[in-house]
Amino acid sequence: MTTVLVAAAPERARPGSGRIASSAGGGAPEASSGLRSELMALGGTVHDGDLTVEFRQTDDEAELIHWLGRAVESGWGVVLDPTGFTHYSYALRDAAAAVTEAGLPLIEVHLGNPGARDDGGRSSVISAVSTGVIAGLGFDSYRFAVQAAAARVRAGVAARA
Ligand SMILES: O=C1C[C@@](O)(C(=O)O)C[C@@H](O)[C@@H]1O
Repeated sequence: MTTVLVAAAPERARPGSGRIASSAGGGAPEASSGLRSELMALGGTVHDGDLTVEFRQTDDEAELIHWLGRAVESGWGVVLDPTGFTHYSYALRDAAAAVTEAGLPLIEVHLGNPGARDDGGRSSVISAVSTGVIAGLGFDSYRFAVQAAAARVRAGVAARA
């Protein structure tokens, strides 16, 4: 059994979310407000063959950190959508680092493209400790990230490319 935890911060942790959706050449068209909620409405646990995907969303940074700790204890791969925590949360970064240091994959995802923000794109403090980053592809960011995490859990590798 392969388990991937999709842990997401909510829309409202996302400064200027409308701006990302509408910026020319910026976020993917799908990255409109509400998509993340739709995705999380899938909610709970989805089974697909040997793969179990757990979707969880919270506006509580401490809860996100707790979930990453559970992933380490349980041997789960992680897809982390840090939204507004992306640019400053060293607490979340440390929790993410614990996942990859445990030999488990942590894929950072963004529906939009942070590099295309009107403010020039602030950097992510998570990326340096994540296995990889998928951004700007709307819902496909999640799809590809889950695939990447599951493949790495199955292969027992979390190494960066
Ligand atoms: O909150 C967000 C949303 C975001 O994570 C995205 O998915 O487009 C991109 C981040 O730069 C921003 O802070």
